[in-house]
Amino acid sequence: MINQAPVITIDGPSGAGKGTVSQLVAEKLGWHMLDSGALYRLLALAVSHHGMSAEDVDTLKVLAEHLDIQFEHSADGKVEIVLEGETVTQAIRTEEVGNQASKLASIPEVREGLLLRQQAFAQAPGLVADGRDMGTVVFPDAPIKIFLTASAEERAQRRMLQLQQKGGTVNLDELVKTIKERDERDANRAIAPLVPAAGALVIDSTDLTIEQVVEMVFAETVKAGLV
Ligand SMILES: Nc1ncnc2c1ncn2[C@@H]1O[C@H](COP(=O)(O)OP(=O)(O)O)[C@@H](O)[C@H]1O
Ligand SMILES: Nc1ccn([C@@H]2O[C@H](COP(=O)(O)OP(=O)(O)O)[C@@H](O)[C@H]2O)c(=O)n1
Repeated sequence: MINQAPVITIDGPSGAGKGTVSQLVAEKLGWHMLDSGALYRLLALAVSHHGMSAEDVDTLKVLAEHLDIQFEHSADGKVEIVLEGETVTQAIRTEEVGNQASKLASIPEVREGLLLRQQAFAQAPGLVADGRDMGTVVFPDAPIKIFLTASAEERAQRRMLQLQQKGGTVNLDELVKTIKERDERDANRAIAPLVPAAGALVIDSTDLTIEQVVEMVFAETVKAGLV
């Protein structure tokens, strides 16, 4: 890899706390953050906006390579995500878009199309990268690799609270079912399946607070001499 900025990879299933922990660790270190799932979600939204077929994999790859995305940092520290000129920060977070993203993510051409874009996020002073294959495929040389997980029931419960806070109504049984389906698809796909990278520290956050997980990741960073 051309870029030598240190990378912390945080992979794991949906609702394990990757996004929350990545953001807090990135803030604590003053490093950049990559929410790779957002790229798959953005692609899913673009495919639906353009009425494209998921069968046309060559066109999907071109769209993935050239997707017009901007991450705009506002003064209050929030990040707005703009797709083809339209703010879609909230629109990409629905379960529907997540499911479409998970389906597109099993297409090798889509993963290839997004690979270089993801690697370009590794800029000084460092990057915290959140996803499914950050440690296995995108940043295989990362000095710190974390696999963050939690029971499916706990993850569904967290997702339910998260969706309720946004004013949505959700059925817990339905969420457990879709989370398990998504786990199954992510873990069993032929390309870049969701598995812990070799040497990854596995953290089961079922009975841990967010702060405890952040401290565990931070301790690894100190141990590796990166801070
Ligand atoms: N250890 C934890 N304990 C309790 N809630 C958590 C924990 N980690 C994350 N959460 C909450 O769970 C929800 C899902 O977390 P998120 O970071 O979006 O997961 P992921 O990125 O892995 O899908 C968020 O509302 C977050 O605040
Ligand atoms: N590095 C990544 C990130 C996401 N994805 C896929 O994209 C979907 C959406 O990612 P996400 O991280 O936003 O999903 P949640 O964990 O928030 O449910 C996941 O279900 C994965 O199938 C992937 O395959 N590889």
